[in-house]
Order: sequence, then structure tokens, then C-alpha cells
Amino acid sequence: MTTTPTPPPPPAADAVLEALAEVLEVRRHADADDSYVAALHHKGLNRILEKVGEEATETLLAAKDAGYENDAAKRQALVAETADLWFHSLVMLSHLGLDHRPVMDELARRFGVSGHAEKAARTGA
Ligand SMILES: N=c1c2ncn([C@@H]3O[C@H](COP(=O)(O)OP(=O)(O)OP(=O)(O)O)[C@@H](O)[C@H]3O)c2ncn1[C@@H]1O[C@H](COP(=O)(O)O)[C@@H](O)[C@H]1O
Repeated sequence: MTTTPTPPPPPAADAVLEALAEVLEVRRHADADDSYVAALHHKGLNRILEKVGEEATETLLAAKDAGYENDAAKRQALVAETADLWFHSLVMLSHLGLDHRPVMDELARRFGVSGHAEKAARTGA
């Protein structure tokens, strides 16, 4: 009798990006038949960018649909679409030899810097 292996428990929320980065790195070199991520890498950069574009469009449509209503199903749909967008963005970074870490570093560098102040420093406005 064959038994289905139990999937590993998901990592704690703050460790998800680190754990996912490790999985994505391994999957870059996996067999396309065994892995959705590997299949994307095999299809190449243009297909990955198409997916990012599709997921961005689906995210903004879900946001429009959710609007300011407090509809739990619509809000959950928006969360799911945003997760798809973030996931495919991470695959894009991985395909180009990057990961979430420099993005997090960039957000950290910007933390506490007002967008208005940053723009004024950049444009002299
Ligand atoms: N987080 C995700 C994740 N989020 C979304 N997806 C997949 O992204 C795809 C989204 O595509 P669409 O909704 O556009 O639907 P689709 O028609 O199936 O996709 P296409 O045929 O158009 O490419 C679905 O197949 C989802 O399953 C993900 N696939 C994988 N992961 C993570 O990546 C890991 C490695 O995955 P594999 O490479 O498949 O082992 C997994 O363990 C997860 O942790």
C-alpha cells in the first residue's frame, strides 16, 4: 500500500520569505515536469514576465472588486491575488540571480524617509 507523504509544516510567517528563497533556488535546477517553478524557468524570462503582468492585472481587478466593502470573500480573493503577484515577482528575481533580500534592504533603507521628502531631495522640488 502506498501512502501519501505528509507535507512539511509551513514556516513561521516571518521566516516564509527566507524559506521560499531557498526552495526557489533549488527549483531553478529541477525537472520541469516535477516543479511549477522549474517549468517557469525552462520557459524563460519572457514567460515569467508575462506571469508577473497577468498577476498584477488580476490583483488590481481584485482590489477594484473588493473596493471599500467589508466583504470577507472579496478581501480574501485580493489577498490570494497579491500572494500570486509576490510569488511570481520572487520567481522573476530568482531567474535573474536575485532574491528578496536586497529588496528588503532597500525598503529598510527607505524606512522612515517620507516619500515627499525623498522626492524633493531627488528633484529639488
Ligand atoms: N507559493 C507558490 C505559489 N503560488 C502560486 N503558485 C502557482 O502559480 C500558478 C498561478 O497560475 P495561474 O493562477 O495563472 O494558473 P495556471 O493557469 O495554473 O498557470 P499557467 O498555466 O498560466 O502558468 C498556479 O499553478 C499556482 O499553483 C505557486 N507555486 C508554488 N509556490 C511555492 O513554490 C514552491 C515550489 O513549487 P513547485 O516548483 O511547484 O514545487 C511551493 O512549495 C510553494 O511554496
